[in-house]
Amino acid sequence: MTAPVARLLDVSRSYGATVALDHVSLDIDPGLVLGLLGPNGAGKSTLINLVCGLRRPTSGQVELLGGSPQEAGRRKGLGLTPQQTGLPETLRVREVVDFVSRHYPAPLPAGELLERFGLTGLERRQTGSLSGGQQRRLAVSLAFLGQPRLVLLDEPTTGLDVSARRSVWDGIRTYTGQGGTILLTSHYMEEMEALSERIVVLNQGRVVADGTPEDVTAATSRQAISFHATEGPELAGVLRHERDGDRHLLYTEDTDQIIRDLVASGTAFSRLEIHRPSLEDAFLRIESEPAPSAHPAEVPR
Ligand SMILES: Nc1ncnc2c1ncn2[C@@H]1O[C@H](COP(=O)(O)OP(=O)(O)OP(=O)(O)O)[C@@H](O)[C@H]1O
Repeated sequence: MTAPVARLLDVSRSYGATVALDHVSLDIDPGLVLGLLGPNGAGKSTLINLVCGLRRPTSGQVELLGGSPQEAGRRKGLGLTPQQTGLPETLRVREVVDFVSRHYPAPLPAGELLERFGLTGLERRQTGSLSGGQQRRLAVSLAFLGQPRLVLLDEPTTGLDVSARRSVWDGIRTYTGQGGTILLTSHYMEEMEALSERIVVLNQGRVVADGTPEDVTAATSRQAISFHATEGPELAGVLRHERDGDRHLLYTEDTDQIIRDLVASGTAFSRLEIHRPSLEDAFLRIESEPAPSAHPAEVPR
């Protein structure tokens, strides 16, 4: 079995009286994008700061590439893009890339890096003259320059338009396709679903769900059907029945069975729709729930 690139073993981190992470254990396995999801203040940035060694845990243990994140040698295997972009405004794009390259023993060729992130042709532009989206893409690309084993991306595509976002996604996929690992936070659910093979949901410092995007969605949200009828039938397997005029919304574990039963009941219905929950539904549900228990329900992976 391949060793995880990073691990948290029963990690807690407090800031004064605020418990930002509460007994979190997590293995980050190589070669995939792990999406870290959770409402504001859930502890995502704290977790990232622990993995990259910027903070130490209050209790428990954090490992990066088999050792302590505080060791400079381990951090050489790490790429990082924080939430804020800061580039020297008067340097040209190529100068910035060359400058950062010199910090690594085996950097990617500049041309290849810029191509991966859709920045070809901007080499001679001063970074201060780039658009906000181009600056952000350059900052994100630099996290990949040293060919790291793990890249931490905190909200990498905030403020990017659709095509710029797709360029970043392409760069990320090229990297993971070659065996790289990414720990990603994003408030864009579409991005989380598109990129992450595994999603870990934090709420109030605790892991409340862990699995594929489909698993997390299915475990936290209900499917439903809706239809119009003057009278709604009594059907087995309905978890909740909401009615608005002649529109009925039936929540269930099994939409196929409910539809068969609805037809069999002889109800004169129209405009039947099936509602599949999205990751966004799951997120809203988790966000609205009260404080999670110390031992989260297992979500199959
Ligand atoms: N340096 C700090 N000093 C005091 N409290 C902090 C500090 N950093 C984080 N916290 C608190 O710890 C908790 C977790 O914060 P954290 O930034 O890790 O959450 P987050 O999930 O990244 O949130 P966001 O989505 O808003 O970035 C919050 O209650 C926050 O106010």
